[in-house]
Amino acid sequence: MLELSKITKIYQTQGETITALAGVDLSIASGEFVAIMGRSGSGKSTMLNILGCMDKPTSGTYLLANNDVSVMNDDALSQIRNDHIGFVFQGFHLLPRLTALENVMVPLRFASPEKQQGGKERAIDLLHKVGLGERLNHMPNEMSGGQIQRVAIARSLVNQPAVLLADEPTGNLDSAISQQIIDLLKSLNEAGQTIVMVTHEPDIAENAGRTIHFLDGQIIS
Ligand SMILES: Nc1ncnc2c1ncn2[C@@H]1O[C@H](COP(=O)(O)OP(=O)(O)OP(=O)(O)O)[C@@H](O)[C@H]1O
Repeated sequence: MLELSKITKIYQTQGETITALAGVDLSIASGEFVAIMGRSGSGKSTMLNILGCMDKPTSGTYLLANNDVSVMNDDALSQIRNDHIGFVFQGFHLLPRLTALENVMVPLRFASPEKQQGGKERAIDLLHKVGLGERLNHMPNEMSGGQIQRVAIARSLVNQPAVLLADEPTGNLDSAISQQIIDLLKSLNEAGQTIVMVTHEPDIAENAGRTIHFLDGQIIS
């Protein structure tokens, strides 16, 4: 599903050269649940940004569902991002004036026509899957933090992404709600969803099928 080969990312800032990723090889198969760990500055966010087609590597190749992303221009990249990538970020906010259902449907506006078809039905189905079937018309200020996070997860999946990328998805949540979110990610994965999650917490990473450790821009285990 994801095939990265010799990926480097070099930043030039204020006369300084920073190697954020130093020749990373990584393959992630369809249906895997992978955790990425590593101390601050080790390259995890840079990796996630490249996986999510939000940033391009300085060199190396990246195949996403057989598309060579490393050679795409910005328009092609944003289309592939909208169609193939789902994002969940820590503290990822909902639009406050839209209902849960309307929030989940927002990414459909930017999707290709094929993905737009049946979008509303998928959004309703996803809200049921995340346990919010009774709250389709609730506003964000009528929901708890855990419920908002679950709406954000439903929203990330409405375009049926090849991969769900989660950056510290349990970061701001108390432990009971963290467990609910991780249980939800596990059940989505059991239903076939490919997931890559960055986390600082070993207990959370344990839920993934495989954990990759970064150090100084390289995978060390
Ligand atoms: N836009 C940028 N310009 C310059 N340097 C950057 C930029 N983004 C990241 N870096 C540098 O690249 C390296 C890797 O950063 P990255 O954000 O990927 O680490 P991280 O593992 O996600 O850290 P954290 O856990 O603190 O979020 C760091 O040395 C960082 O300072």
